[in-house]
Amino acid sequence: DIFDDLNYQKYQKKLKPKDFPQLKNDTFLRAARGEQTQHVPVWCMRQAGRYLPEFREFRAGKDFFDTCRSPEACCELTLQPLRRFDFDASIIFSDILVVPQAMGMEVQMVPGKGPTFPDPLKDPEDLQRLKTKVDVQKELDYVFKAITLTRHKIEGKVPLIGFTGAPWTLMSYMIEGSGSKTFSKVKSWLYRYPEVSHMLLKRLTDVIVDYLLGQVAAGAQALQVFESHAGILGPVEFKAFCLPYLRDIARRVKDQLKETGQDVPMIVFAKDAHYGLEDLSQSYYDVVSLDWTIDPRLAREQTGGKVSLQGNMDPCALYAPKERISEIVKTMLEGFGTQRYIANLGHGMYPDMDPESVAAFVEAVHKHSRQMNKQQ
Ligand SMILES: Cc1c2[nH]c(c1CCC(=O)O)Cc1[nH]c(c(CCC(=O)O)c1C)Cc1[nH]c(c(CCC(=O)O)c1C)Cc1[nH]c(c(C)c1CCC(=O)O)C2
Repeated sequence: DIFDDLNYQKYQKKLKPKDFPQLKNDTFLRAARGEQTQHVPVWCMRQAGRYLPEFREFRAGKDFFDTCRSPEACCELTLQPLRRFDFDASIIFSDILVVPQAMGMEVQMVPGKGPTFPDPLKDPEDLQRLKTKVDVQKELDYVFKAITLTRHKIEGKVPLIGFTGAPWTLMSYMIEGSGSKTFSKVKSWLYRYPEVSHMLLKRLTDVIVDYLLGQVAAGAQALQVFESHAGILGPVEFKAFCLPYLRDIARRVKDQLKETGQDVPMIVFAKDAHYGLEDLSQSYYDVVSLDWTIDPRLAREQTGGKVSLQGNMDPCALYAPKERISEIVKTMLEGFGTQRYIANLGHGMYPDMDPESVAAFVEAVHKHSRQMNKQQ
């Protein structure tokens, strides 16, 4: 249906971040802000992905980052899971690696291998290869257009989440050049060149702040910061190289938004950073998102009611039969409670998962949380 409006004037209108349709389901935003909800809102990280046959069909034969650069394609891929499932939020289809691209690095998505930098940063001198001044508005304009178009086309069904990779996670890709088992290349920078590492993290932070503010201006109604590689650091390095930048991002984005009277909930997902939960709950974020290795009750204790929590079902629980998924969800809800809570997986979906299981997960969250709220 999206191609109906490729009628030029209508299309131009939908690229303007104003006159957005009225939001009909604010459950996700309410839970993020710590307000009462009738049911627990739910969405899935990587809800737009290869586990959906319509996603595979749409993506077939197209380059991944070409897809990311097409606002129409991003819009379509963001909407696909909403047509199937009763999710309470959507997340814009894009990738965290568009930020290193905007800073001047080349990134390819190699099928079967994942993201690959042909020319990663090897020595401190390589920082000179990065643009000194990044015009985020220009370089990432295609993401902003995708957000605006999608916000119109969601028709207020659910809120639209924008996102970014966090500085440490992006730095690790820029130096490793791809995923890694040991992350020894990027970790060696922290121990050999701590000052240069901080310079790079600071430059990434500056770009990320502009990027997130641009996403809000374009129509994003919440923001998630993915620190997917937090867990490869120990607590000391986490406190030195992750936490200050995560805090700086939230504080600067929130301060800027406040000046124009806006308040957009911010979520931080620092995967496997157990030791960081208490600090993260005092870092200007509204929501701390958890991976599946953390006990819900322990997470509540460590974050002490200062934030809402999001997560954290083991994605592999989606391989269980439906009845079992329902039980696992019930136990998870009992652990977190039904307020100040957004149900999600502890990380993204995998391509071989069954869409029916996602439907069972979403239904179970809604059903059990409504029942539990009635009993209270
Ligand atoms: C580390 C990371 C990346 N990208 C992202 C992260 C942080 C989240 C996490 O920890 O998983 C973030 C991301 N990437 C994608 C989204 C879209 C929104 C959503 O969650 O639905 C989001 C939020 C689309 C995507 N990004 C990617 C896909 C799959 C590839 C495809 O569609 O062809 C999707 C749907 C590719 C990608 N991009 C990246 C990886 C590791 C991969 C997988 C490569 C592979 O499996 O071959 C980098």
